[in-house]
Amino acid sequence: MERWVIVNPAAGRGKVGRLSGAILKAARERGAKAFLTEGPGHATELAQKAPEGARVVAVGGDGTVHEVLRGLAGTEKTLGVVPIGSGNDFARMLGLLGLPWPKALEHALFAPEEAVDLGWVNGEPFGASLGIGFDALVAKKALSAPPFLRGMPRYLYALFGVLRELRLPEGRVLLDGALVYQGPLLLLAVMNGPAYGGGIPIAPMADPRDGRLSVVLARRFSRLGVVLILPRLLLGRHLSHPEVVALAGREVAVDFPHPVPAHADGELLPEAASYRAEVVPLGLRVVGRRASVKGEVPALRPAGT
Ligand SMILES: Nc1ncnc2c1ncn2[C@@H]1O[C@H](COP(=O)(O)OP(=O)(O)OP(=O)(O)O)[C@@H](O)[C@H]1O
Repeated sequence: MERWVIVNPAAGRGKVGRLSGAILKAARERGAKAFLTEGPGHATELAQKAPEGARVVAVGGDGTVHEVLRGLAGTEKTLGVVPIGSGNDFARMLGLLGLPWPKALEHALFAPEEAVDLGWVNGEPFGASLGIGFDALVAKKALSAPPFLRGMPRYLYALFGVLRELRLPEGRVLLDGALVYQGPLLLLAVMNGPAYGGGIPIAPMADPRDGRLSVVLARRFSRLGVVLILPRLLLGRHLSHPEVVALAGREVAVDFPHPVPAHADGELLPEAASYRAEVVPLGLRVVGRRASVKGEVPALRPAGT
């Protein structure tokens, strides 16, 4: 089996860049082909070039994982992850957080594979999350924040910028073909894993192996209502709010009167007025923590095996 390691030096606010020499070396010593990405989109091209049946390891955050996923979804290739990004929700979903990178690399290269559900939206795959509406608007706004703002201040700048101009679009939501909501819609989260945005537990009940997408609707919210629910959201206690509805199904469709931003695994999608999402049960081969003995990382293997 061929093993490819794709390293995004821009991930983790420069951390991956600082480690990249050591990561490429370690990967090559273990018989893998290792590559540094040269810019956005490159990881997808590389993953597409990996031969059928290969194991392709993404080194970075959710953006890197998403780009690699775009290159291998729907094939017989297996996705591994070494999570060193600022958002690692896909790795969190697979139980992969907390390993130092050499162990995470060892695991991604040699641990047994397993399968998780794979999401698709408007022809684009997603591994952990799809967010439509408010959270994507905040992500979009953050792109235009002044460059000196980083991390949390950048996020708060974007959050309050979006809140100031908040106008809820009318959404029409269908789940497995049945109309489940029509009215003002703050956001729609369509989740394979429990968290997005770097650990925000928007769908604590989501299970990436149940063959279904977990759907959270935040319906009619005022500006103050948004501010008040944020602490509850961070604790995963928002589902009891009367304007929050949790559902699950295999196909989700939402229509708006005008284009509304959306993100897949934190990466902004082409803006659309209609989104159609579906799940392929156990449609993605991954290297998670389930198939290996709990808490154990397989021993080092000699290069070339
Ligand atoms: N060589 C490169 N130079 C600059 N950007 C790159 C390069 N290779 C990939 N990228 C881009 O880096 C972005 C961030 O990657 P990723 O999300 O994995 O890291 P992160 O630390 O979690 O970042 P962020 O918090 O910005 O999402 C991706 O959207 C990807 O397109």
